[in-house]
Amino acid sequence: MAPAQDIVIESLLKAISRTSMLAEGNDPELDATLQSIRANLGKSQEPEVLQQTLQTLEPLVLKYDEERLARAQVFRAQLLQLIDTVEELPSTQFSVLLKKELETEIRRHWQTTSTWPELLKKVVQAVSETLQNPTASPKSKSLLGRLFRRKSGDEKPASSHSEIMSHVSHTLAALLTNITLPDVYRDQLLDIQKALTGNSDLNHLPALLDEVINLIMVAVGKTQEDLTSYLSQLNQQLASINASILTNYKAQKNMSSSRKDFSDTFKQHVDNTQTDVRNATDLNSLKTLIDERMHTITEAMATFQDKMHAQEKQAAQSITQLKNKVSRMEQDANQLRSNMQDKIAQALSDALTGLPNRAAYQETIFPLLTSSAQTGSPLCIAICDVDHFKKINDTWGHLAGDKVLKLIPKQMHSVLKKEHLMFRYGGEEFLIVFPMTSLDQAFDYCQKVREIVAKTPFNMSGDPVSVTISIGVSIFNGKESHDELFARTDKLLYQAKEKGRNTVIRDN
Ligand SMILES: Nc1nc2c(ncn2[C@@H]2O[C@H](COP(=O)(O)OP(=O)(O)OP(=O)(O)O)[C@@H](O)[C@H]2O)c(=O)[nH]1
Repeated sequence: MAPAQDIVIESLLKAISRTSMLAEGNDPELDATLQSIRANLGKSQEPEVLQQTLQTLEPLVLKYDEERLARAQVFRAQLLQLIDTVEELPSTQFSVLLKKELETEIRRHWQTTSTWPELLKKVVQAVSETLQNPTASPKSKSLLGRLFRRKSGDEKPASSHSEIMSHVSHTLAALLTNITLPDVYRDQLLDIQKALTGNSDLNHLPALLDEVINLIMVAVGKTQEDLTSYLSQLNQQLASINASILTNYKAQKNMSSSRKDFSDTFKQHVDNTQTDVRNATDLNSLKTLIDERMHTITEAMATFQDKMHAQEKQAAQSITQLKNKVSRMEQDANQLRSNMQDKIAQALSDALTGLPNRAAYQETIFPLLTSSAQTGSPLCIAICDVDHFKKINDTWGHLAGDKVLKLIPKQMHSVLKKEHLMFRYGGEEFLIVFPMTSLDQAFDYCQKVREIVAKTPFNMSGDPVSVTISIGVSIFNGKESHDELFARTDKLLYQAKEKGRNTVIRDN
């Protein structure tokens, strides 16, 4: 094989091996296959190995596609059901336009998992708004409407907002059973499902919805869509690369058989000439004979050279194509890597405040606890909760509440150091992690945080309003679990609330 082709195949194998690592960590069966593919590629550079790679990947890609479709179908059905549930409520009704718009959006996007969070947000927001603005007179359902409800069974229409809220919450909880999440999110998932199934208050919905969307983004960001399209792309690229390699092999084979044909013909001509020379009787006929033979040999050589040129040109072209394919494959893999990074970053940040969210906290705290337990370096956490936040919402509205939630962390940041990590843990709850910080120091910082928030005048419809926070702060004892540390800190926060709020309580 030509050295240029060797180099291309070697870099191709490297590219396959490197890019296949991207797909790992999503499914044990797929992981095992990818590992064995890499092991095989390391051992051999034969085109047959590439073919086997294709054959192994293909059913997995198909399986992923089927699973993704089934999940998307459940998702679509649940969203449509949510709309139906609201429609069945006697005193609420979507505007015809809004309902149509939502259904069109669902129809357009249900198969694209990356749009799920946005889709879910739209539907649930529309549901919340519709619930908050009941129609004056109870509506009567048309016969067609009753006949063609999407829901099966003979459920009674929901009779109150709390009942409908519990429908909405149950639908969200059911959605969560439909996503696959890494193990570290298990507790969070259970917490949210529990909170959802016990929720009948519309005001709790935005916070719960945020958490559901975050989890869906974690699930969607890490898996399915990108991975599936990446795998099918990889599959196609491998197939076309494989075809190029086989063409190259054929061209190589043709070249060597052409060479052999030529040398056989050449040898035959020389043999014939020798025999004829030996048998020649006079000089003139010998001259004519040699002229003829030389002519034949020159023609054969010209034909051979033309053939070789054509084959070399073809081989060079197919090597260039191969190089282009490999570099395209690398570009695709880089694109996928950066898409995945974007999605993960998106999934780890809170949309309202831009702070890292609860999922990000989970990813951060566990390694810090392990390292603190190993090195003995002090680690503190603080739970900060806005005081009487419900009253702020009730008095000035949710939008004003949102403004407060955005401004508070900005003020908090202004007195913290950059190594202190802040998260929006839930609705009006913020967490601060203090790595390599003693409890005394962490307590001092918490006091500064509390003071700066209390001093900030929050502008509510033109009036300055004071908002305060309460904080519980404690130090990791090196042995306890995260949940124990968290529960202990939460208790301190509770004591701060009990003491009259705008207070920091620390471990003894
Ligand atoms: N505006 C707004 N409100 C939110 C958000 N997340 C949660 N909430 C609201 O925050 C309020 C929290 O209320 P509670 O848990 O009763 O506590 P509180 O009123 O702050 O009272 P204390 O904590 O006891 O001082 C609820 O009314 C939630 O609806 C959000 O993202 N935006």
